[in-house]
Amino acid sequence: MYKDFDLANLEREYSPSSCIDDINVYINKYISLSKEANENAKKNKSLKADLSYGKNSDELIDLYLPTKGNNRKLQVYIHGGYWQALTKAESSFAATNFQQHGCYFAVINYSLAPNASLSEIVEQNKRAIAWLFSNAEALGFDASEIYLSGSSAGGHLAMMMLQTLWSDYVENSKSNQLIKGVCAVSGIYDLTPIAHTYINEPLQLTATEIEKNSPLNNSLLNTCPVVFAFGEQETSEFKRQTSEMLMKLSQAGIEVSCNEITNRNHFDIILDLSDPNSWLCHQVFRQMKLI
Ligand SMILES: N[C@@H](CC(=O)c1ccccc1NC=O)C(=O)O
Repeated sequence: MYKDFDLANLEREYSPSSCIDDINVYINKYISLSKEANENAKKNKSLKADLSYGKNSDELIDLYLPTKGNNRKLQVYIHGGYWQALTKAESSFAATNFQQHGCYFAVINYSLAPNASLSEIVEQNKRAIAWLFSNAEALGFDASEIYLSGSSAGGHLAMMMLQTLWSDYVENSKSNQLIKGVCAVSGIYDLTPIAHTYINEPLQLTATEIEKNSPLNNSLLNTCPVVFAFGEQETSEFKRQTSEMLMKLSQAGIEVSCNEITNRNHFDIILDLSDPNSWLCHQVFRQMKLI
């Protein structure tokens, strides 16, 4: 087992739903807000849907185009769901906000466990970012203005992107600083504890996979500023995971900020990206030099 936890406690700590009444309330919000953003974008022709970044039919990106001005900057969102739930269809809730602030907004779709292993999922996301970088000019944004955000498992995947040697994925990367900023919300950065829990059933993580895919174990090759956040209403393990990653990056001299958001849980905290007045959105806009 892990540290002093018994199985029941460890599983509760790694079940974000243990801090709230009904997970469906929040999943339904993801669904309705994402549908609204998607339908609006279709109506005003500001959506390039289902852009394919690979051979697998899951390897798709929805790209939302700026609707008010155009600063040629791109925010990429990687959804959460323990690498086994959710898709791009529930993950475009913040698109309209970014579009209205002159930005491009991309939502990455990737395969889910058990259809794909965690290592394959990480590879897909790397190829998705590389595809966006390589096609920036044709798509309309600046290849040197790519930013990332992610929630939960998406926070983990965003951090994995900073441990990428981009020359393995793109032809013309002059430096490895392909991503210019990251917003990682309620992520898991050490996979060791979840390997003991029910979460690992579809994942079947091996020891090598845990080591390789735990951002806390490996050094960053893409050293951009990182904004961290977690909700007040989250378990102590989720809070500790972020604190440890924050410490590691700050010791490595990386520009970091972190906030525990009052009155937010694991699921509604990320909805703050759709609210231009929230702390989280302010941090991201500041990172993108919009404010
Ligand atoms: N068994 C997990 C479920 C979970 O984390 C989850 C389920 C559906 C969609 C997203 C999820 N998690 C993170 O975004 C829990 O108890 O919270």
